[in-house]
Amino acid sequence: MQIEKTALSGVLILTPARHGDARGFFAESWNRRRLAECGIDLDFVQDNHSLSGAVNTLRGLHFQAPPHAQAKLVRCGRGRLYDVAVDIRKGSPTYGHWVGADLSAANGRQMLVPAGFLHGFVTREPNTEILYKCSDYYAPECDGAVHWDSCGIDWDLSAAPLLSPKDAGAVPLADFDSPFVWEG
Ligand SMILES: Cc1cn([C@H]2C[C@H](O)[C@@H](COP(=O)(O)OP(=O)(O)O[C@H]3O[C@@H](C)C(=O)[C@@H](O)[C@H]3O)O2)c(=O)[nH]c1=O
Repeated sequence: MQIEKTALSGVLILTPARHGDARGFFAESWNRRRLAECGIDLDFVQDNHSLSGAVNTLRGLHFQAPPHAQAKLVRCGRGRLYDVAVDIRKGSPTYGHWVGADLSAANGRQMLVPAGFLHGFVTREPNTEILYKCSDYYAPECDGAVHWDSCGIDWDLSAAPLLSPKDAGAVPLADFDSPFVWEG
């Protein structure tokens, strides 16, 4: 397991070891004990899986507010996507800053998005599937979104993105009152 820090404290890129042989490969995509040994001890309770048919499908930027805030461990099961996290902890020295990573079925990379961050992604290939573990259950009353194009993210789109109506009408970051506070 390779663990890389990013420019945002707490946002990590994880690359599980792959054991290749004549059949293909084997990888432990999540091992709680191994991550805990590296200081990442999250109590994941829900696994999510979505398929996006078209290139430039953009989902985000999403969060769940406390008391149902979610950390997410994100990977790509098919195709390729660009995954993004944005710090929305009020008072954080990196409030509003973002990081992105290319995740693909081929590279096996994962992004750990802590609670207190927006999460979103755009697909780079047709029929891309994303898989992610969440540290709290879906709570629609705590579900929120910030407009994808209000955080200065370089999405590197090749055409206008395909969005849900909810995401198309999301509040811009400048008008957003975050429910998260930086705890130092
Ligand atoms: C997120 C979620 C949605 N749903 C339902 C609600 C709705 O009918 C349908 C589609 O929901 P959405 O449009 O919110 O799906 P989507 O836009 O894919 O939302 C996801 O986007 C990425 C970026 C995230 O980080 C996730 O946490 C989640 O917010 O699925 C669940 O049943 N459970 C869940 O955990």
